[in-house]
Amino acid sequence: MRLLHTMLRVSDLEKSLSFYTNVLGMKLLRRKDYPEGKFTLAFIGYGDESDNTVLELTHNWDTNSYDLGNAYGHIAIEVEDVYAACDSIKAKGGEVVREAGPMKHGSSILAFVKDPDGYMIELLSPSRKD
Ligand SMILES: C[C@@H](O)C(=O)SC[C@H](NC(=O)CC[C@H](N)C(=O)O)C(=O)NCC(=O)O
Ligand code: NI
Repeated sequence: MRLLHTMLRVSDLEKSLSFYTNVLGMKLLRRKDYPEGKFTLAFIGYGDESDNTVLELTHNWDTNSYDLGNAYGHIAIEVEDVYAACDSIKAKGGEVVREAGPMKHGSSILAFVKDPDGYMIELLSPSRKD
């Protein structure tokens, strides 16, 4: 068995695709409309689904906002340098909501970025210890 994807419902698919591809450097792997269900699925990630766990963005055509609640935590992305990644994300218009620095009560350097729907994305480097 292996992890295939995490599904996130998004309110504006084009805005989300622009963020994940232009700001976070992911690739749009495939996209399909389901007119009978009035939704679109878009799979994005850093490599083919055969070798990578990816994100499945679900766009319900009739829903333009979601309540994320208080249970969702984050998805994590590995970057070579968390400080440099934050600079790059900010320069591309991304929202860094927790600046790079040592994790509270730990030692790993991390940062958090919000996606267009408010989903949190953690940035970690290969040298993380926690
Ligand atoms: C392709 C596979 O990875 C899926 O997750 S598709 C599953 C399908 N998704 C939807 O219907 C998305 C739209 C829906 N309105 C939503 O917001 O979840 C699904 O959940 N099908 C249910 C079923 O019983 O087949
Ligand atoms: Ni799925």
